[in-house]
Amino acid sequence: MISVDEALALVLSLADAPRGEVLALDQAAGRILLEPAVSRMTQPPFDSAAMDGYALRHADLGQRLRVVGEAAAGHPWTGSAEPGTAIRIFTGGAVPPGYDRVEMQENTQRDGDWLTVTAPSRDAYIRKRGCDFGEGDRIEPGRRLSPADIALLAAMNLPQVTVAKRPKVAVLAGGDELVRPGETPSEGQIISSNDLAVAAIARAAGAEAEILPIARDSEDSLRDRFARARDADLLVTIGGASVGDHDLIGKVAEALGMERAFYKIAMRPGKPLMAGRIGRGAMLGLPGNPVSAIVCANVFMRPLIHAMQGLTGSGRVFRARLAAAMPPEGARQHYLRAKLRDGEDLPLIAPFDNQDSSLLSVLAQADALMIRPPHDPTRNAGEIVEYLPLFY
Ligand SMILES: Nc1nc2c(c(=O)[nH]1)N[C@H]1C(S)=C(S)[C@@H](COP(=O)(O)OP(=O)(O)OC[C@H]3O[C@@H](n4cnc5c(N)ncnc54)[C@H](O)[C@@H]3O)O[C@H]1N2
Ligand code: MOO
Repeated sequence: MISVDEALALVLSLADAPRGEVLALDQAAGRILLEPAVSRMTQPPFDSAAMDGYALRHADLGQRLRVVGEAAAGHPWTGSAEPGTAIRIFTGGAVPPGYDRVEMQENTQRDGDWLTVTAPSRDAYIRKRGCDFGEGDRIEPGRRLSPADIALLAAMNLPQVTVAKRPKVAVLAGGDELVRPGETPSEGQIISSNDLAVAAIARAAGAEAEILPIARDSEDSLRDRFARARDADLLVTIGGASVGDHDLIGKVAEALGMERAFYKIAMRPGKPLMAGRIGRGAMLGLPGNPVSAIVCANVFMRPLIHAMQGLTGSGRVFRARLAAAMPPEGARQHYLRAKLRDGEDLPLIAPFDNQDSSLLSVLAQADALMIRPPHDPTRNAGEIVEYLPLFY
């Protein structure tokens, strides 16, 4: 068995370099920037009024001023700033050279062309040219574009950006016991749930996910499904990974030329995880138990799909304080389904009592996986532990 960290490093090494595509900005939110974006604008492009009011000279404060012009947003005033004058200005208007402050109109009194500043503000209310960003400023690649990034790119006058193509992920559930939601299971059958969850996690990580028809427990059926996944960048299988007589995934994958990076991980749940390359893509073989499949998808598949798009720093862990004491751990790194609540400095984390790896009802209530390293000793309430947030 290898450690989770070793396994994760091997999984990430399966990622091909991301491929790029050029997208219009309004299609790019949520995508991973692949090439630097270089601003074509300075923002603001001119000293700009932050308030509706009057542009004037600091040196003239205390004097009655003559209003000699007007500058609205989009309509600059082109005269020159003579001593003893002011111009009417509106938020976003260009402050003409020579004026060094804008007084908000609430602090002034206007009488025809004449202006008195009744109570000068402390702030000059001028946004200096370039105070936001300058021409040539860069947004570096490797980040997921947020709505704020999209606005920034737009303001930089970049109508399109190069983002990573969405990796194609094929998700394959296998087992004679499985039928689709909505079908009537016969004796001994259950509903296939994992493939839907794994596809949802893959999509949330930026992939285009296809759910393949359920494979039956036969080599022929598996070969057929593997063939359907030929064009995928990543094939994720679920189940059939363990040592039972009907656990055929590894056997078939190897016959098809899979170079296996590893098989067993010191992890709970998720011990029988496979990873390697098959054909032109990567393959991850997740264990069949629903919680095991979904935990492994979060711990391994999600960072892998991110790496395929050039997104770094995925899988970051956070800290919380234990809500109750915990017994010592065994040899495998344990990912416990847990609930977070507010704490004084850090959040408090409380693992559920029943950690069986088949319990979807528990997983659905969990908002974190609390991580306990192999052979972690007894822990007291209040001690700091690490967790991986779930489903964001
Ligand atoms: N003798 C041993 N038995 C088992 C071991 C072991 O080390 N020695 N490991 C156990 C562990 S840990 C796990 S995890 C499971 C993993 O087994 P498989 O990956 O081969 O998964 P299956 O046997 O196919 O299925 C396990 C369980 O999950 C259900 N399942 C499978 N696919 C789906 C799906 N798409 N949707 C919902 N439920 C699914 C399946 O019906 C089984 O109940 O092996 C242990 N055994
Ligand atoms: O490791 Mo299995 O994944 O316990 O359920």
